[in-house]
Amino acid sequence: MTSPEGHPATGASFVVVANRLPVDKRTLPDGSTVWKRAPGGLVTALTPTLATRSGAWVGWSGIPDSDENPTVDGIDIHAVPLSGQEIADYYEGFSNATLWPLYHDVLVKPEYRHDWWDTYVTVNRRFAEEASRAAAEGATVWVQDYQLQLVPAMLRELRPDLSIGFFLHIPFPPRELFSQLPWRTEILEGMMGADLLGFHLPGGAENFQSLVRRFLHVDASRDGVGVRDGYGTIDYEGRVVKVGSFPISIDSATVAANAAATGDRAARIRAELGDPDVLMLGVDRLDYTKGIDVRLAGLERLFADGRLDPAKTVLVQLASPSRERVDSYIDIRNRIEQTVGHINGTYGTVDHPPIRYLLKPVPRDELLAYFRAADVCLVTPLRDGMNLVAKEYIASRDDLGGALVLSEFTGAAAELTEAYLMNPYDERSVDDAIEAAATDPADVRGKRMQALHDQVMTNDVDQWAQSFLDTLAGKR
Ligand SMILES: O=P(O)(O)OC[C@H]1O[C@H](O[C@H]2O[C@H](CO)[C@@H](O)[C@H](O)[C@H]2O)[C@H](O)[C@@H](O)[C@@H]1O
Ligand SMILES: Nc1ccn([C@@H]2O[C@H](COP(=O)(O)OP(=O)(O)O)[C@@H](O)[C@H]2O)c(=O)n1
Repeated sequence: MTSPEGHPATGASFVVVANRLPVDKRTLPDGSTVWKRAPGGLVTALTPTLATRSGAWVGWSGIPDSDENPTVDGIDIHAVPLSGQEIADYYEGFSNATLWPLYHDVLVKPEYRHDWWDTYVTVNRRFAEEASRAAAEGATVWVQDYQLQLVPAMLRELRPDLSIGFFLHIPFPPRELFSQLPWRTEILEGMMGADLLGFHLPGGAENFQSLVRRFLHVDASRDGVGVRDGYGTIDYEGRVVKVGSFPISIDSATVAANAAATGDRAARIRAELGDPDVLMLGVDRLDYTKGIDVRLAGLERLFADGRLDPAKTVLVQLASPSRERVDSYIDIRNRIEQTVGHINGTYGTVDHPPIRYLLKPVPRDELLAYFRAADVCLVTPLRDGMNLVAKEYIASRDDLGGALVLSEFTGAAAELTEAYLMNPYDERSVDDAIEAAATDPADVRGKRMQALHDQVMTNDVDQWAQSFLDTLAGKR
């Protein structure tokens, strides 16, 4: 059934459009498969809004050439099928070998290929068409992230009645870098289809304003973009587009409660590791942006200089496999595995290798128990949009134990100012921060953790979603 304007009368009044669906296909021990709700913060944050507004979610299932449409309680799922070739060109290619490195300070050289771009356009159109089918007359549609930057304008063309928001989860680069992109104008035009564009930090919003002035020749306000409140405006094709900063967070209360409920597992983890004086932890997707190599190099220097004792120190590095067919991800995996072997071979003994490295997903409760067990969490990216691991570690520490080493090049560093902040490009800064976090007196570490814990418990993911949606609705 359609409205007089031809829009679905029974569609959803709130639609999320994201590269991935909020469900994963899991294989059970008997070989059967089930779809399980993914544990991500975005799903958790939006579940109440999705439930109260008969919400829909448009996304890819993560499986090539699949036309399965999983069902999830409370969410109307619209799966967007992708062929193996489209995954190679749109996801691995244009999203993760062009945009990802370009937006992350060109840490590896972005590849600019016209065939990848063509597929990016085709796939973005497919997402826009599916979103158009899912949305009721006048609905709010929230498009997520760099994989779908053309969707706002494509959707506006199909459905001018919609209220469209867009949020970028990764850094938005300065003019000097973004201008490399052969399709820079098309990407900016695509994003400008939204009514509100959200970035983690004011700096990303300001980069965007500067770029639309330069390439779309529009009038973008030079007013400061505030955090959560206060946005810039751009006059564009008879509309006013808002641009703001909305730092994402986690479901802090749930993480804190679940971490506390892991009981004595943290103590058993320490015992299994030989009760080290200092237990350090790294938790990341295996990505070259995350600076896993930075922390390994720092640890090696601290061992070599006698500043930390390898016999009394353990680093547990939990890495989850990511984008495994992209060359730069194959390279960083090889480099990390070689370095881990080198450090263990040089500074370890047969029964005490100082680094324990895992390349596989870890169950959520086990991960939280590691957070509770670790004296120091090492978050050392060369560039990161936000970094939720930093916030999860802090939320897990209502005991006010532990210390966070945090790169200044993460979005999280703007808020978590009481962390042991460091510059990952400066060896001395890396080494000093790791050493201080490991050796400062308990009262110094406790005071820092108290301030960090207060920050993360106050600013949670619900506040992130609400501040974005209120601004989109004109309530702020
Ligand atoms: O979907 P994948 O290719 O497996 O990648 C996982 C996600 O990685 C990126 O995460 C970013 O978003 C986080 C939440 O805002 C932020 O904390 C982090 O700094 C970013 O790197 C990516 O942006 C997502 O689209 C991916 O799903
Ligand atoms: N081995 C790992 C690594 C990360 N993760 C989770 O993956 C998420 C990573 O989010 P993030 O914002 O730090 O970084 P991205 O991977 O989104 O770039 C966090 O929720 C981590 O707890 C995990 O469950 N297991």
